[in-house]
Amino acid sequence: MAGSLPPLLLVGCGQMGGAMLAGWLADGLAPSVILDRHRDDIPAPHSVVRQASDLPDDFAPALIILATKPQKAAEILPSIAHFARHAPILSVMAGKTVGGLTAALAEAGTPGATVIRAMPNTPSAVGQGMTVCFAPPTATEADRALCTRLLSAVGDVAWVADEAQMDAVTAVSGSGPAYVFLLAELMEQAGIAQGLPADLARRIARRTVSGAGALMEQSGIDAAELRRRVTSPGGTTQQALEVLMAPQAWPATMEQAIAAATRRARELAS
Ligand SMILES: NC(=O)C1=CN([C@@H]2O[C@H](COP(=O)(O)OP(=O)(O)OC[C@H]3O[C@@H](n4cnc5c(N)ncnc54)[C@H](O)[C@@H]3O)[C@@H](O)[C@H]2O)C=CC1
Ligand SMILES: O=C(O)[C@@H]1CCC=N1
Repeated sequence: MAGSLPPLLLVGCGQMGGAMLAGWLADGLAPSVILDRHRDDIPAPHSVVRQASDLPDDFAPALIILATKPQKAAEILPSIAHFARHAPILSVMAGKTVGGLTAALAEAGTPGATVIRAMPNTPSAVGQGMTVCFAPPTATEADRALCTRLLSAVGDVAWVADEAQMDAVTAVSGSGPAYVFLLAELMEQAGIAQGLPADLARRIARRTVSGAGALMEQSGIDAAELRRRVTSPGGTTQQALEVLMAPQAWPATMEQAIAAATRRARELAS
């Protein structure tokens, strides 16, 4: 439905901003402005500007989405701070805290701005995203409802009451698609190592990952139970799982990987 989502100022339209924008465009977005140095393929009625000074003075977005790298926050915030007088900011930047962003906006001349955090993921591009949000007590119900409305247009939305949990969320669902893509890559390579032609190995690895995801989603059955249903006693899967589920194999590796990503999210705060 055209124009069912409110007008936005999207600051940074790379992998993540672009994924969300693709989902929003499919859902119908009121005329919005994208601030990005490198995008020029934004369809009308939306527009793109290269720098904040090119933003139309009379543009009144309902929400400002911050989707540049966390390392760019200090550079970009002063240039868009005045828009935050009239609209809440939704930051998808890993690690950056509500307190830190609010303080930076205050320093740039906009005290008391409303900042909400979200951690989306790139399947948002096809309406299959998972976004977890945190809002400080100063955000209104209307602010939260606006974020939920926008993010639920590109997938599932959850809220946490404890901002510290956003770092582990980042490690699990923000970065998570990369782990799943790696799984597809490794299954493909292992299939080739067992003598399969490359194109067949690629096709069956990709379809297995996406098909298993779809089955899990549509059935609602626990992942562990779905795994058991594939595993015949004394069969092939059991042999593979004895390798993968050895304590020092995937259980330990995944825990270490998620812990490393969580740590990095914490570091990105400063
Ligand atoms: N890539 C992902 O899967 C996810 C990323 N995020 C977060 O999203 C944010 C963006 O990450 P990516 O999209 O991966 O990065 P990216 O590098 O693909 O996109 C950043 C965009 O910002 C633009 N940009 C940078 N500085 C600018 C400036 N001064 N003025 C205008 N435009 C500027 C760049 O041209 C680029 O298109 C990060 O903070 C990251 O933590 C969150 C969840 C998942
Ligand atoms: O790798 C990163 O830092 C970002 C945050 C989550 C996914 N990509």
